[in-house]
Amino acid sequence: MTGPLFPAEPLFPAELLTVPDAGPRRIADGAVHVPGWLSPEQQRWIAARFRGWAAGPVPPRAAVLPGGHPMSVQTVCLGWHWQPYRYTREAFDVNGRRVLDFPDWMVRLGRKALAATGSLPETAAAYTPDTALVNFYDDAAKMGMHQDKDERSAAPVVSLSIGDSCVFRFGNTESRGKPYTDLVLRSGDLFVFGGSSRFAYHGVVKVHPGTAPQDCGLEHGRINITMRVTGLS
Ligand SMILES: O=C(O)CCC(=O)C(=O)O
Ligand SMILES: [Fe+2]
Repeated sequence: MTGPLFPAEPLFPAELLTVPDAGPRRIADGAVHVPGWLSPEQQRWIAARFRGWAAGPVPPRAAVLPGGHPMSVQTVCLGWHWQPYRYTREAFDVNGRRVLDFPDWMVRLGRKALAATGSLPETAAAYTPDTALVNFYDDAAKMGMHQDKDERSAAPVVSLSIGDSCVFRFGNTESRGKPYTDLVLRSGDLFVFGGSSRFAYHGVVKVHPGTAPQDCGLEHGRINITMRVTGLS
């Protein structure tokens, strides 16, 4: 016999749980991952804002794709309401009400995010996102490979994650297929894609239930915020 019969195995592999004290990681040209960018306090604060957004005027809903299938994530929007595949001020596919204004603090956070991924200071300072799609993933939710292309602007997309870890797939601009990179997005992580990666296909392959850190403000599930510039007026 080698070793104990019932070794005390950790419930989850460490890579899903630990926030590596790493700086920005380049994933592709224009695509940068910054693990653990938001502090636990910032994560809790944003998770509390999420509960406020979910209270309305437009509640989170599973958007219905043109084929008739609802998405598995629940989405609430800020600034502009997104439905497949356009932006409007009012949520015609939910309750017809106007979505909440895009918060000033999120513009400031978006600028800090660009600065953290190595944008030129003047580029970061000029970044003015005007919409955010805030997705809630339950244990089974995922998101197929897609491009974020309903915006009339090539400004970068800033993505923030809170709660459970997920496998995020970041691909290429040509097709949903290879080449792509699979990476773990954990609570507090920042991911920015702009430049020649702005219209790259990407998706969420799976969520790892139960991996949310205790101090992130979300007991279960995953929140992802993507800030964008619509280019609409
Ligand atoms: O949840 C994520 O990390 C990505 C979300 C996304 O791609 C989107 O909302 O368009
Ligand atoms: Fe996307």
